[in-house]
Amino acid sequence: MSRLPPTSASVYQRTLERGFPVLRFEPVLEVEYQRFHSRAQLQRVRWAGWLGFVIFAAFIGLDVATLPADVHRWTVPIRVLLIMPALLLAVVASHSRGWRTRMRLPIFIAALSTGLGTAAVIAVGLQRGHPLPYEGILLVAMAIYLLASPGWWGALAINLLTLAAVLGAELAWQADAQAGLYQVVFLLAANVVGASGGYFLEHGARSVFLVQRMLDERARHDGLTGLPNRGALDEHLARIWRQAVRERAVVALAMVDVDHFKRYNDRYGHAEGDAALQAVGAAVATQARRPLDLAARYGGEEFMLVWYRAAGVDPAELGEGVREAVEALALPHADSPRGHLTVSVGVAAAHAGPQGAVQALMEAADAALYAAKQQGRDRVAVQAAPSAAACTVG
Ligand SMILES: Nc1nc2c(ncn2[C@@H]2O[C@H](COP(=O)(O)OP(=O)(O)OP(=O)(O)O)[C@@H](O)[C@H]2O)c(=O)[nH]1
Repeated sequence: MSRLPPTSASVYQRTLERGFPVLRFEPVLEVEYQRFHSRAQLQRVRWAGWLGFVIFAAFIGLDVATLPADVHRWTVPIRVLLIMPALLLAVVASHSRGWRTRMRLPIFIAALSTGLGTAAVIAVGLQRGHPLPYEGILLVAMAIYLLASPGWWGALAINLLTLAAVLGAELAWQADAQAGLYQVVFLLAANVVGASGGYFLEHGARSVFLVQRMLDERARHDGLTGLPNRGALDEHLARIWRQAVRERAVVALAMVDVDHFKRYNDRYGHAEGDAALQAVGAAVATQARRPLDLAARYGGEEFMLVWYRAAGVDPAELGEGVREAVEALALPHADSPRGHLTVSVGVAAAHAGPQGAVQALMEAADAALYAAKQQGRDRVAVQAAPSAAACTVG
């Protein structure tokens, strides 16, 4: 989890403010949205797939019962061999782990087969001199825009293709020109209505995604320093601890506390104190370099660092890196014996052991910090964690 620059907006907020009239985000965000959206619409896809399946199955009975044999000889196979398998495919994909986050393709195939299949049914009726009611194709257009929705652009492309196919069939085989004209105009109007509704639906879904991610991000970061907060730290620790137990890895923790910070606030004011905490937070964050390392604001003027796989590294050296990074800021502190802002650092490291040991590691880091304060501040102290007997650190 990375640090959020405290003054600049996140990618979610920027996208929301900039707007997205063409219903596309920048590539990385688009992939994230597609995954989120695929998962979020699983129920809808299943419902739409089964609903379509049942409706088309019912139409098979209707075709056989009401249409001449030379028409239903063609319409039934179109429904059974093209449309219904594609709908089933989407339902099956929605139950598969691998496809759950990539539902766009199966939905697109199902919607395309349904749209073009229905246009083919209309074409067969026209060609055989037995025009079928056109309400069916209007229903399909609406369902593709509003219920199945393979993305707004996908729905638009499929429906325009379907419209072109229907138009071609009307031009080729429609005996009643007026009826043909009405059919095409109705289908066109259905497309305008469906595309408008679909556009606003997708715009809304994308906005909800951005707002949700933005709130989630804010809930997990500290507003002043932009660092992950205590809750995010606890989650991260629990996650990497499980991984460290599996990999028998070493985890090191550092508790970092700004020295004489009350005096700093008293002398320079709270606003300057805030700015100093931002600078210290940024300096502490430079010491979390690997993907599973984390720097967090623990609370007040306390920070915490987590290093994953710290085996073979001297914990004192890790702590010293933090202390020096803050010292290098050279923030004047007239009421500190050193004359500049300093930190005390308590470090503890251990092989990841059974659950609960992470708590012991935190307590050890806290005890080390207490020792560093007691010994005069502006220093690093190391404490052995209770489970660290077999630890090869150092
Ligand atoms: N400006 C500012 N001050 C804060 C913030 N959070 C905590 N503080 C201040 O940090 C100070 C911490 O004071 P103490 O716990 O007495 O610690 P200290 O003065 O640093 O003394 P030692 O830790 O013993 O060196 C308090 O005055 C808090 O008001 C913050 O977000 N902004």
